[in-house]
Amino acid sequence: MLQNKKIGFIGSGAMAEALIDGILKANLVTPSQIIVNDISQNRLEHMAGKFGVLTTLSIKDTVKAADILFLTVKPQIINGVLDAIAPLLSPTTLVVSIAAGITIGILESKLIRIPIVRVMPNTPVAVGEGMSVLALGHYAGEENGELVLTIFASVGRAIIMDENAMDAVTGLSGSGPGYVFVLIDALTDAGVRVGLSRQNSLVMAAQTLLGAAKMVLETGEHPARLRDMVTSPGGTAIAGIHVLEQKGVRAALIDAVEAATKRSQEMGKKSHG
Ligand SMILES: NC(=O)C1=CN([C@@H]2O[C@H](COP(=O)(O)OP(=O)(O)OC[C@H]3O[C@@H](n4cnc5c(N)ncnc54)[C@H](OP(=O)(O)O)[C@@H]3O)[C@@H](O)[C@H]2O)C=CC1
Ligand SMILES: O=C(O)[C@@H]1CCC=N1
Repeated sequence: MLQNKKIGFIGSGAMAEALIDGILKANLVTPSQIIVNDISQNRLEHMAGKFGVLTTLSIKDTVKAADILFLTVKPQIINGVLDAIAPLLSPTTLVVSIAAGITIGILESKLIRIPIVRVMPNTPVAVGEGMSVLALGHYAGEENGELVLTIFASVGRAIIMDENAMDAVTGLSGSGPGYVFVLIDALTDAGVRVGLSRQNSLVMAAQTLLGAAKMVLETGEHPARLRDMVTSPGGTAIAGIHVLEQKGVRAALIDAVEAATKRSQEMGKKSHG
């Protein structure tokens, strides 16, 4: 499906790196099918050294070479990038934007009649465990959707949803690895506090999150039922959970997702103005 197709990236920061890492590990394409653009020569040298991909400081060369063009720059500068690429795009180039908050409406107002897929992925695509949600633009056909779904499904789970869900998706799965890394770091500190080595504690914390997540996905059981299986009457787990409830951890997580969702909404409004 992706044979002989060139994939371009405008912006080669954290998310482009994670995505390229994942799609190369999945053997979806070869490094010579990927061309990466950035304003920083240092970043390009890093990407060429790490992955063996083609790199260029020229946005024009990237757009001209790409069959599929990923927009992986910050939302704050996307307007300038859209203005730069609009006159260079061929009508058959498929544009994939992962910019948080940037709606298909904003993208299509600058890239007239271009097939566009908006995606909200997350950084675990780097290790084949991403969660990506796609929304199709008005000029993206079914085959465009299938192609982008194939790319993101090769690096984790990928689903197509209505664009209306995108801010909430950004608040939950797009930003979610950030919350989980904080949890893992905190659990590691906790292990150290009760006398474990930092090294052991980190592995225990991360593996515990991984195992619990896998149980939810593989058993299909409600998380509350799985939690009940851990809590022996009068035992240790319920003593710990009691503290989490007292400290409002559940409400803090709900508030965090809500705050990130609102931020995504604001970023979209600012770019429109
Ligand atoms: N990080 C994440 O977990 C996720 C990010 N996203 C989205 O992905 C996009 C990229 O995020 P992220 O990778 O974290 O951001 P980064 O800042 O790490 O990457 C953006 C890169 O683009 C470069 N850049 C800036 N201006 C230009 C330009 N005019 N042309 C080409 N390159 C340019 C930046 O250089 P410099 O740093 O020198 O400015 C930087 O290297 C954002 O829109 C974000 O919303 C979506 C899902 C998850
Ligand atoms: O923080 C951000 O804006 C990006 C979008 C989702 C995750 N990181």
